[in-house]
Amino acid sequence: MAATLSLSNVSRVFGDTRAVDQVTLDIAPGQFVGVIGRSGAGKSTMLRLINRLIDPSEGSISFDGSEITTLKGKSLRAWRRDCAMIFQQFNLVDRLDVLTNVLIGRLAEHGFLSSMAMRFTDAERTMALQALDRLDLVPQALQRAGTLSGGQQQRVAIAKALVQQPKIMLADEPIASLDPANATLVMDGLKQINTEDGLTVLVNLHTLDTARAYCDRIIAMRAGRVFFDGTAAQLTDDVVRDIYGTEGLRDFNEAVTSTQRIAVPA
Ligand SMILES: Nc1ncnc2c1ncn2[C@@H]1O[C@H](COP(=O)(O)OP(=O)(O)OP(=O)(O)O)[C@@H](O)[C@H]1O
Repeated sequence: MAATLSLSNVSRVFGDTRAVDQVTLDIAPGQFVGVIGRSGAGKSTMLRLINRLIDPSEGSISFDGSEITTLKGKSLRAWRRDCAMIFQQFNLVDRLDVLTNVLIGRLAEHGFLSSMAMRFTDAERTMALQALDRLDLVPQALQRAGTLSGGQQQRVAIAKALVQQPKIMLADEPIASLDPANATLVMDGLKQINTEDGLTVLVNLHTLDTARAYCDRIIAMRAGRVFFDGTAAQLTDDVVRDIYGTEGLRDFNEAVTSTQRIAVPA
């Protein structure tokens, strides 16, 4: 199917650890997919394999029918542009203003010299302002990124990812360092882009309530494997107990408590 992301028997081994173990998945265009699981379950490794920050030990990853795992040079750079990644720690340049940070998302389109000079066209500036507008950040456009709140910085990171004009958006624990109110704004931003642009979103989450509230599909990983793959309604308490284990359930309950506050109006 067009623009489907497919993983087939993908594994990644680090020493004795099978961080991702024989994962097979098809992600249809436009899905909003949450990946949950205990710490160390393999969630980050799976996202990093998809955008080729790391290479698989075995298996195949394809997008729109093209193999991703063998891409090199220019075609690998093109894939990284098509497959934007949001990180927990925002990855912005604190001393640069918000607009410039967003424009950095365009650099993959530039040659070496224009990248070094950070020269951008008027059309790119307009595109960056439109992306900031979608995330309600135009008033902050000329402010230094380092002076913004964590939630605002993460929304700048989403705007920066948007100007890459990606085909798929990966987010690795994008709300893990945010308070509940900011976490809601960031998740709302991702959901809006998913709904309006039909962009596929794959997001690692620590908090089950967030996954239930936002995701069409929830994938739970355990010890590198896909342990559950279904809708929020199919994710019963028994499955949750199996995903997190008795010990993990304690951390998980704390996470639920903190996200429950998201739903409470201020
Ligand atoms: N670069 C690496 N070198 C060695 N081991 C690694 C490396 N990256 C991940 N691992 C191991 O692989 C396993 C899966 O890690 P991963 O970070 O993918 O889990 P996770 O589910 O994202 O956890 P968390 O929620 O804590 O981020 C862990 O046992 C981890 O220690």
